This record gives sequence, structure tokens and C-alpha cells, in this order.
Amino acid sequence: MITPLFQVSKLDVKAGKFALQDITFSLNSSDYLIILGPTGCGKTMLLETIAGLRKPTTGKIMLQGDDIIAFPPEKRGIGFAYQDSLLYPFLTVKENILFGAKARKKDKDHSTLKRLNNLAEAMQISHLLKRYPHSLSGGEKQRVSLARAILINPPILLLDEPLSALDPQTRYVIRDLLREIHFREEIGIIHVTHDFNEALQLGTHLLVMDKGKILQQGSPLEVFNQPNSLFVANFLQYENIIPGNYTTKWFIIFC
Ligand SMILES: Nc1ncnc2c1ncn2[C@@H]1O[C@H](COP(=O)(O)OP(=O)(O)OP(=O)(O)O)[C@@H](O)[C@H]1O
Repeated sequence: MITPLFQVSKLDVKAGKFALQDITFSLNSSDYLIILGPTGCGKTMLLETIAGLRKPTTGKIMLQGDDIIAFPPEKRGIGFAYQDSLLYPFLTVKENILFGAKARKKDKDHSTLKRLNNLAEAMQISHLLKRYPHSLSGGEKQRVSLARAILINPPILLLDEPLSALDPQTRYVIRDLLREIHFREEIGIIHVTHDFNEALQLGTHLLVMDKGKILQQGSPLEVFNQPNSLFVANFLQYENIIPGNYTTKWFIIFC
């Protein structure tokens, strides 16, 4: 059996009264995994645990054959781009993009600077490198945030609602950019969203969560067309909610 690029097994994480429980899934570089679920179900907590910002009570997180659970965030080599881009206001765009590389003492390497320039060109932000975040549009900030997350050549990229703060037109542009990054950089992506269209247009895999647990995972069409519970059917907005006899508007839209 081929070992997946990334694997989470039986992961439990506690925060106050909330807990992620028995989280198990895997990902390869060709996969674009979408995580859907109602507000407060633990999506961000899961990304933060994968990034090393939260400590699980049990479970394994395997990346390229290593159990990375004991690794600090900067040693995991995982890219993370947040909703609202979260750029450092006192750093220029260039310094923001180099931030992760600086933490790894690689910000002055020729190869890092070459990659920075290549990425800036590909993402059409070369002209912004000397500017500060306050002078950028939402779409520009999100491009910078993505460039920062992928500068270190991460094998996987975590995206927490990366399109939610953008106007519809910019959202389409950045959505296409994400698709391009996924293919060009061969990065496995885990993308949290509330937007079903985004899920269907970008995802190769889909995972639905509620109350800290994974309720269903599979291809987007599988999950949208064959929900395994009334909760998933309701959540995905089935038109006819009859247990065992689901028909969905999504099937009509995407087939
Ligand atoms: N440090 C903490 N102490 C107590 N509870 C916490 C802590 N951090 C998060 N939580 C709770 O954990 C739950 C999951 O939070 P999380 O941010 O992962 O939800 P989410 O699915 O990303 O929600 P949304 O879609 O609204 O962004 C929430 O009920 C939240 O209040």
C-alpha cells in the first residue's frame, strides 16, 4: 500500500468544553480537500492543530512519513493562510512574504529570493513588494498571504476561509489562482469554507464536520449526492429531505 503524503489518525484535541474527536483522514499532493461544517464545529481548530498551534491529547499527524506531532510550527514546513490574510502591518509586502523564511534563517538565501521573485511574478504582486499592507486591496492582501504561505515550498497548504472577505469578482480571480497554485506547485491543499460553490469548484475531496467530529468524507459529488445522514443532507441543503431517498439540486447543477 502506498503511504499518503499526509495522514491524520484518531486525533483528539480539547479546548475548554469543546473537543475534536477521532479525526481521521489522509491527503496526497494531487488532493484538494474541502472542509465544510456549521460554525463552531472545529474546522479552524483542526487546521491550527495540523499547523502545530494546538496540542492534541491523542492521535497522530504524519507528513511524508514522519510523525510531526511533537514538532513546533516552524519545523513542520506547512503553509497556512488565514481568512483576512493577517499580514503584519509594520512589515513591507516583501518582508511579510519572507517572514516564514526568516524564522528558518533562509530569508537571505539566493534560492529563497529567486523563489520570492518568481512567485511575485506568477501572482502578479511584483509591483507591490515595497508597499505596506494598509495600502493594498483585499485581493492584493490575499495574494500576498498566499505567496507567504507557499514561499517555503510546503508539501501541504492550509487555507482558512481564504475567499470569504473578498468581493465576488476578486473571489473568482483568487479561486482560479488557488487552483493554479495547487497544480503548478503540486501542493496538497486543505481548505475550510462555508461556500458550497467553492467546495464543488475546487475540491477533489470533501469532509463534513459537526460538533468536533467528521460525519462524512468522499468526493464532493458523492457527499452532495449521497449524504450519509439527515444532518449532512440538511446541512448541504437537500431539497427533498426524506431519509434514504435524497435528491439534490447540486446534482442538477453540476452534472
Ligand atoms: N481556547 C478555547 N477555549 C475554549 N473553547 C474554544 C477555544 N478555542 C476554540 N474554542 C471553541 O471551539 C469550538 C470550535 O472553534 P473553531 O474556531 O474551530 O470553529 P469553526 O468550525 O472554525 O467555526 P467558524 O466556521 O465559525 O469559523 C468553538 O465552539 C469555539 O468557541
